[in-house]
Amino acid sequence: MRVDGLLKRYGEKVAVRDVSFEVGEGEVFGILGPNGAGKTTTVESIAGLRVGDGGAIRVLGIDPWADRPALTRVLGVQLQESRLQPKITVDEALTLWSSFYDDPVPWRGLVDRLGLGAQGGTRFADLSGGQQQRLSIALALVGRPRVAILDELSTGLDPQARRQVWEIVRELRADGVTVLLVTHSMEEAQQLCDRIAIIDGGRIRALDTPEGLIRGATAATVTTFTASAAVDLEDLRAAAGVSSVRADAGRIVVEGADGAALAVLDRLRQQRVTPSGLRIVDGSLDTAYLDLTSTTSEEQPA
Ligand SMILES: Nc1ncnc2c1ncn2[C@@H]1O[C@H](COP(=O)(O)OP(=O)(O)OP(=O)(O)O)[C@@H](O)[C@H]1O
Repeated sequence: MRVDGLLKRYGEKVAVRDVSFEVGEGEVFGILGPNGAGKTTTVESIAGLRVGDGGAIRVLGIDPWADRPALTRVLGVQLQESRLQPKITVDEALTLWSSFYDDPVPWRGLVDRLGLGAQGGTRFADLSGGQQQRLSIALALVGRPRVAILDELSTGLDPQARRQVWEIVRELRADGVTVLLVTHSMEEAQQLCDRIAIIDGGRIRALDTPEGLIRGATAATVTTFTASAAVDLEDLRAAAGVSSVRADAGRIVVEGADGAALAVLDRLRQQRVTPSGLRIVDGSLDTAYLDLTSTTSEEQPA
């Protein structure tokens, strides 16, 4: 799948500009970003549900804006807040969806795995929010898609259902299905995605593996300790690679690049302060994400 210079406007507002990326077959590609960043616009353009004002998209060689019928044969889409006809039951919806495809999956197994086995006769309107979500995932996958777009896959799911859908995504990848995953969950992104694009203000701010994003963040490591005596925090802030220093519940917390911890220990030695309960841990995707989005989220495209 290839997205080249995607541009999408809603009236005067530019929702997405100059978004380009490529996703390999069998890759799980995550799209992260704050509310209103342009994630849904991007994936709905890929699904052919919105037509861009510029750029080009190809999904397995198909142009989604020109040939949606060809695309729907290979694409499965689970959209944010999908709505079905209120009276359709779970079984009816799956039977109907299956009839659209040449080689659908035997959907009973899928429904059981998603914990909807007992809801076969329940109408869409009578399902809980999480059950509706599970059904929309089942419908996205029933056609044995080669590309799956999952927008907020696990929003509203209980922890068990969440693990179950993660397992299903891993199996899709193992079967060579390309997965585009929009999520607000850093844990989900870290667990599932081979690569992640962080979108903010309609542009891609970073694109890398989860590990690469963490390594590149200003808070790649977090060092915490209790000090034996008063610490000159300004002096620590000046140490090489340090991005922030704060006192938190009696402990000093230092965030910084890879080498920051050593530089801080050196400064402490010079200050004749002994750190106790010293912990140096890797930064998380959360810190990398906040790093990449906090300074730009106020910025509006000109
Ligand atoms: N149909 C529309 N008409 C007008 N503006 C729209 C429309 N759809 C989206 N927008 C605007 O485009 C921008 C991008 O919206 P989009 O839904 O793509 O964001 P998102 O990243 O998916 O956000 P969220 O995390 O809240 O789902 C927002 O400013 C939104 O208000």
